[in-house]
Amino acid sequence: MVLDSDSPSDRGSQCTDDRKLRRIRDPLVQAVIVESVAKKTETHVKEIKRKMLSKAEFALSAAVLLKGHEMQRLAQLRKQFEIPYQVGKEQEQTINVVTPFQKSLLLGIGSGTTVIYVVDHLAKKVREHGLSVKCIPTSHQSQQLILQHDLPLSTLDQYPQLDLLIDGADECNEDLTCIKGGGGCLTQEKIVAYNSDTFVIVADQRQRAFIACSKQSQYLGQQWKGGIPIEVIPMAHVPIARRVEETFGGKVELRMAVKKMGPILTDNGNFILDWHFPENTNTKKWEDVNTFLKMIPGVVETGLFVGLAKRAYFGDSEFGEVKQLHAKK
Ligand SMILES: O=C[C@H](O)[C@H](O)[C@H](O)COP(=O)(O)O
Repeated sequence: MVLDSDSPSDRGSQCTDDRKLRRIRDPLVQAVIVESVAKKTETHVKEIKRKMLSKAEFALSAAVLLKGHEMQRLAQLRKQFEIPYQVGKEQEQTINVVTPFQKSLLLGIGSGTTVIYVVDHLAKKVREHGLSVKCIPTSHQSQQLILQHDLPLSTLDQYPQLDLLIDGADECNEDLTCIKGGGGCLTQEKIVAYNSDTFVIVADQRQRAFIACSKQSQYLGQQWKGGIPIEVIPMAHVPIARRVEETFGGKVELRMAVKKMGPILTDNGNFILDWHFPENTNTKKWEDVNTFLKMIPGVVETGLFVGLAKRAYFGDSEFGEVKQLHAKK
């Protein structure tokens, strides 16, 4: 089932964005997006189910003799965790009934783990329906994805204005202001977002153990604890970190590599600072904060995406639904 937020302000913004959003409404493109989110959600559900079942099985089999009611409980648990999985499957079948997309599409391909599902579904649709696309990557990762799926790779040099960018996000509030760059890709992502008629976010609902941890938040920092990534020229990282802490407070950390000594390097050979902003940062003023950060010499780009996304799709593993939100003006 696809839920569509329908508040009056949503309907208003939908009208003003009507022209730009015409392409995204195309059922085939929409199906690619929704299927991708559903698929990732389904993968999460499977993983949770596996963890929960193995916990339950371990706990129950630890008893020397399994009593009848324990066996029953195990059977119940199995059934319970099968349900969201099946709902996800049905939903996928429903949205598979789509009409072919005839026109060509200039498509930005975002980065991250959710986008892997998008490219996978897109490649299938391109083959099934002969969809004509040109794909512009936002990172080394997405370029590899495009090549692996044999999709036509292009550049902003050839197509400086795109129809659509589909990309993930680390967190997204109700205005569709989001934090990106958790995976180290943000500069190319923002360039492509800025030069796309429509930017659509695809996000799953993250789960940590038994606690739901959604990427859809009321305010930034509510769910995502990784801070705001800032890509910087290496020689400037210390003064930039000091300036940010002095101005806004919080803590700035140089992001360190995992399988390399020292800091990580972005696709552009720069460092990343993660700014753990204070909880009282004025959440109404993210645009001003972004502008301030961008004016510090040495800052290449920030992971704050304000006023860029038009729509977001969130997979909800609990109910096996994909929820759709429109940007509010
Ligand atoms: O640096 C990475 C990008 O901004 C990703 O789009 C973002 O981190 C979300 O990634 P994922 O879909 O893996 O949660």
